[in-house]
Amino acid sequence: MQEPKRTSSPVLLEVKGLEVAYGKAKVIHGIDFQVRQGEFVVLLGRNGAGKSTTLHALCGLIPKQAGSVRFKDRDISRLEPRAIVREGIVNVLEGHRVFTGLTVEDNLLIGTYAKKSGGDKSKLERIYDLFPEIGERRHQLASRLSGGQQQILAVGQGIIADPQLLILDEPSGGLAPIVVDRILKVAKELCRSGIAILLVEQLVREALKFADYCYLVETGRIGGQGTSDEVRSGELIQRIYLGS
Ligand SMILES: Nc1ncnc2c1ncn2[C@@H]1O[C@H](COP(=O)(O)OP(=O)(O)OP(=O)(O)O)[C@@H](O)[C@H]1O
Repeated sequence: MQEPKRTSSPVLLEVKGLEVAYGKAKVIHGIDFQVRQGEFVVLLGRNGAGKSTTLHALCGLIPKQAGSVRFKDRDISRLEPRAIVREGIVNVLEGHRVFTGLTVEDNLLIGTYAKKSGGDKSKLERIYDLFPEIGERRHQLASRLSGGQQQILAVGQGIIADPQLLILDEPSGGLAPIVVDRILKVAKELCRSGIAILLVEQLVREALKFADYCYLVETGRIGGQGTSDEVRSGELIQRIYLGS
């Protein structure tokens, strides 16, 4: 049987030679990776390896010391975070909080304001179809949702902003595995509809179950990469487990 290979879809996001420091402490030492159109990519690695820093830098939230970020063949390295969102990269970063004093529906509508179509209600039904558990509570305050449902709502806010690349930083964050499974399953569905996913996740087994391609981040460098099947059946999996 032939080994599964990485998709040959065109490259959507290309990060090259990324270097990031906090003050004098350099934590990212030249990271290169790609996400292709409609691909589900995961960055794995132990705590403190530099995964979140990489995401923050590519979203323009912290400065880069060196390196380039290209999206749809355009250099976006120097764009402001808001402009990066408008280009089509939407992030749901770790610790993202919904507005508990607003209803579920208003929280979702906030997600549309990043785009010219701000306040457009037509996209709500799609989110409610993807996540009926929040659709049923659309008129309730977000404070009445469980932690898992609030996280799902946060992901919904990302999806409703119409990304071409959706970045999810540890959507599992302390949640029950069933909620994580739910979020990653929806992420996989989004991929099938052409949206690319870039995920950071500590739950290795869950992440590899849904992702197409994996990069291992080790102390600010890419220590290995492969399709999820290659990773699962090769020596990289041991390094990932030993590291995490
Ligand atoms: N705001 C900050 N100021 C200084 N150092 C930081 C800051 N944020 C992260 N670091 C350091 O940068 C390194 C990379 O951290 P980062 O959060 O990117 O790792 P990670 O792989 O995402 O890990 P985790 O899963 O724990 O979030 C770590 O050594 C961390 O201590």
